[in-house]
Amino acid sequence: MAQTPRPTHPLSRQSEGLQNEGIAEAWAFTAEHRQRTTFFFDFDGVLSPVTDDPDASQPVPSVLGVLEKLATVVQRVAIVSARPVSFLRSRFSSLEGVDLYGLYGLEVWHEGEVVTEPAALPWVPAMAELAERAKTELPGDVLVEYKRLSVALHYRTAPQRAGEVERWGHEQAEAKGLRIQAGRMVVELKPPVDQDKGMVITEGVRDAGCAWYFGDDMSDIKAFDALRAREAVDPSFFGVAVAVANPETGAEVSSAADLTLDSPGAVAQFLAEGLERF
Ligand SMILES: O=P(O)(O)OC[C@H]1O[C@H](O[C@H]2O[C@H](CO)[C@@H](O)[C@H](O)[C@H]2O)[C@H](O)[C@@H](O)[C@@H]1O
Repeated sequence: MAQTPRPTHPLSRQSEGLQNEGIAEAWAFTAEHRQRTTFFFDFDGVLSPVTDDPDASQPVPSVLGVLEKLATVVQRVAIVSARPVSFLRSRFSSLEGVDLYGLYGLEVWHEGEVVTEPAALPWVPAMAELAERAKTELPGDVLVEYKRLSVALHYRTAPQRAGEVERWGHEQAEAKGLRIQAGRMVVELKPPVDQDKGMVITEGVRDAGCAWYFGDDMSDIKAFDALRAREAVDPSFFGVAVAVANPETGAEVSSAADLTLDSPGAVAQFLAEGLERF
């Protein structure tokens, strides 16, 4: 039987008809290579709509069943998030077949426990101290999210604080030797340990024939790049970068992707339609 050729990029072509053709080709390739295909998903803004309170975020209900079904037809489904694994487990505990990477891959859910990158562990006390200081030194309308190995400073409900939060974050990073990750209405401080979503994907696609990554934020561009890098060294590999539209990073993330979907609800719908092709 003839093999489906690797589709060309981007999938979003000039007209709607051509775009649908590109998407159909991508699903056909995926179905044919299902046993060597992984689907990776970011969480916030991709599986879950953005909320003012990060603790209140929930996946769109329709996505749970879709992920569960997807995990039965492809080799692997994984969520790659800046959230801790404990948070992801609280949202996806019903999904047995879905792998979880937290804190940009500093944490992995493996055989029933959270495995933490050893190089990051010595930074736990410094991050706890930083979170406490952020709460006293930054204005009360800046939300401080302590995540054990990182601290996120949110200004979604106080956008006028953006400059102040960015300045404070950069001063702390310089003084303590930390790294900064910019995101949607958030500045995040992380330990100086080499780990990001791009590295998770580079490792995750080493033996794959096909992979999809769905992301909406700046940190997801590195994951898109990892798919491109894999294609560059392996002409038989097909990587699909899907952006989820938003008013904050829209153009930058979308222009790095093959395809842009409108919302987490649209992601669930897109996957449900794709599953019909298996
Ligand atoms: O990698 P992700 O799973 O996408 O995590 C990125 C950040 O997501 C969360 O913040 C974002 O979503 C919040 C809830 O919708 C929203 O209030 C905030 O403005 C967004 O930046 C999370 O709280 C952060 O820790 C993550 O870094």
